[in-house]
Amino acid sequence: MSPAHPSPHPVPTDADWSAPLAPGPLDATVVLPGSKSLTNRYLVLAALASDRSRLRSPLRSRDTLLMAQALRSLGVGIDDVAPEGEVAPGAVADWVVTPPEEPASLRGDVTVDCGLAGTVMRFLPAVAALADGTVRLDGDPQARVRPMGPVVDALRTLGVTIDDEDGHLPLSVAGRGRVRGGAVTLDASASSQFISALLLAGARYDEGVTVHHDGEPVPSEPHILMTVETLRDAGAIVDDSEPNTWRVEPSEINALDVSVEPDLSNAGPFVAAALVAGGTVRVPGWPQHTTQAGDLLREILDTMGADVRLDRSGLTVVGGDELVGIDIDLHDAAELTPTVAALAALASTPTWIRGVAHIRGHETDRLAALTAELSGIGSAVTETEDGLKIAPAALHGGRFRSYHDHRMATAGAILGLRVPGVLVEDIGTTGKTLPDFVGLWAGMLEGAAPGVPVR
Ligand SMILES: O=C(O)C1=C[C@@H](OP(=O)(O)O)[C@@H](O)[C@H](O)C1
Ligand SMILES: C=C(OP(=O)(O)O)C(=O)O
Repeated sequence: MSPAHPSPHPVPTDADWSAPLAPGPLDATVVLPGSKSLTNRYLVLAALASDRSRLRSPLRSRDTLLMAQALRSLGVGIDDVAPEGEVAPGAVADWVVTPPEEPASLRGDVTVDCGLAGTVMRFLPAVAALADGTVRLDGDPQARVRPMGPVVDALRTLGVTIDDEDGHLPLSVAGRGRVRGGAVTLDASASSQFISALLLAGARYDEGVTVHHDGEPVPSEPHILMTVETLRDAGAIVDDSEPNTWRVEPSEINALDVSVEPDLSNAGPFVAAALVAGGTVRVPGWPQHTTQAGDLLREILDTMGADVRLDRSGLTVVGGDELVGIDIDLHDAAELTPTVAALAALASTPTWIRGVAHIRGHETDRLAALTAELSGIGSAVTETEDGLKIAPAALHGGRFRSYHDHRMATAGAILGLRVPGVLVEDIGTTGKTLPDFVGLWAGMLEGAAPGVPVR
């Protein structure tokens, strides 16, 4: 899809969602579903574990349902079970995950749909290599351009036979029931998920795995730490003491009994809304300690003018008198870029987002998409080699295209809180990681104080 903006005066279509203006300062408590990144790691580890696992409050969204479906087709049992004890508001059924008797008995001769999920397309080939037979992977048209080459080549070095299309989906993994494993060097500067994939499955490889990164700095490092911590929680022995090198010893993976934290990156648009509309947004269950990259939002919102408080009840964000710009390297938390860019377009001082060149390989080329859509509604945005510069400007309504990217769609929702006439194309794309975004957004606005002007 070309990022050039077609018209500043769009005719609404059925596919457009008229982003609601904030009726006044907010007073909302938003219960967010579980983390995509944690849910998909737990699913993979549970599938490779030596016994039955229980995932409490898992995320059920397109990305995690695709992961569950892929694992089911490999012969893993994943069943809904009612949560135990007192049921909290917004609670979902637990997932009980029953692995095959031996990982070597993961079924082959199946086809897996990765959708547009980076976690599925990168993590699954490393798991599929343990299956008994061929596993074919494909996904949405946009998935076919997301980088895969380094993880595919690394798996080959570790003894796996893969037939691929020039480093992209679709590909076929010739599972042989076991993988030799060993040491591999790869360039993971396009995605931390290449490393996470090898580590998550590596404990089940005969020699374990030693992964060495050689190249520009690895992005989204907290996600690698998340991988390491979830592996250690499952009893794996992981050495990450040397920079750019990770070693997972061959071992069994213990069954899990885990509660999935709320998705902090998905909390982004909601807590950002407090800065845009004023008032208060609370997110219960925000963890005190976490490996989620979205935790950086606390610092970002504080710098941009909010009052941010974390205590045992969760996170409380109160909009300040002014929304100001930020100069920030988002290399470690690149998935926050669309949310920060939307806030920046509404800020009274300039913003510079740096260090996120690799998000051109996310769901869409996010730097091009944000530049096109923000400038289409009047923002003074400049695309740089590795980020965006956004200066204050008067914004106007218009169609905000989402490019099948959930975070583009939610960026449009943030802008629409203050800019009349923002039409977000394909709001349903938010279902990639967040079921019922529209309902949650409307619920957040219900508590707003009508008649009090939004700055
Ligand atoms: O491992 C994960 O769960 C993720 C890693 C990151 O990917 P990149 O390293 O490609 O940015 C992040 O942006 C993505 O949303 C989720
Ligand atoms: C980059 C993202 O997703 P994926 O897991 O598909 O890479 C994201 O959610 O912002």
